Amino acid sequence: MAHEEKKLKLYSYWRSSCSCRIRIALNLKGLEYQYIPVNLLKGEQFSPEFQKLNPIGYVPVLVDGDIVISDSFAIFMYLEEKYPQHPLLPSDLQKKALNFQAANIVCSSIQPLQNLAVLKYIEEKASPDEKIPWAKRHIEKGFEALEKLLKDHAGIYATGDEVFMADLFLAPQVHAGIKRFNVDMVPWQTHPQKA
Ligand SMILES: N[C@@H](CCC(=O)N[C@@H](CS)C(=O)NCC(=O)O)C(=O)O
Repeated sequence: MAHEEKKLKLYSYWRSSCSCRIRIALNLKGLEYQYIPVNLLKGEQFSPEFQKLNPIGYVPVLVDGDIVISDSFAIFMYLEEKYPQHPLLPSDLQKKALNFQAANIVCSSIQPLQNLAVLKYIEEKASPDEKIPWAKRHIEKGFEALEKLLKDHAGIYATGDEVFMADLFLAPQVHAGIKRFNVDMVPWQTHPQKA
């Protein structure tokens, strides 16, 4: 077991919300892993060595022995199947679909619009002043939708009283929204009101 766990390597950046989803999953599943930092601000994601692992040049990347997987959604699904301890998907089909939907709102409809590469582009092509309003606008739109989606299902956590996939995607996005983009999360209170 210990031998199997040690072969896991995670290429990650401390501030990356996508990597954070996977760090939470690995920790909840009790899996030891080697943390390999990729400094996105120094452009280490563009190095030929890293791009061999993930040609699009994004973290996270998980290496499990001979298997290399990038993209947090794919990594999450892989971990869930290979390491079933502490399941992070509910068995109830509707609740499972809700978890996929909430996770996908974060990873397809929020995070890509506030990713470093997009913000750099806006800074260069529009103006540095447009960066934060752009990110806030898309984060807020996503959370408006998440609030409506989850309000009748949330318990202590997003889809009930257990931590599931949705929470792993939501928590780092909430953190990024507040800390990096100054988003006011107060309007979206589904979880704290029920806790
Ligand atoms: N869909 C991918 C997105 C990965 C992604 O956007 N990662 C960001 C950090 S959260 C990144 O590496 N950005 C580097 C860049 O924009 O150059 C996933 O969920 O893993």
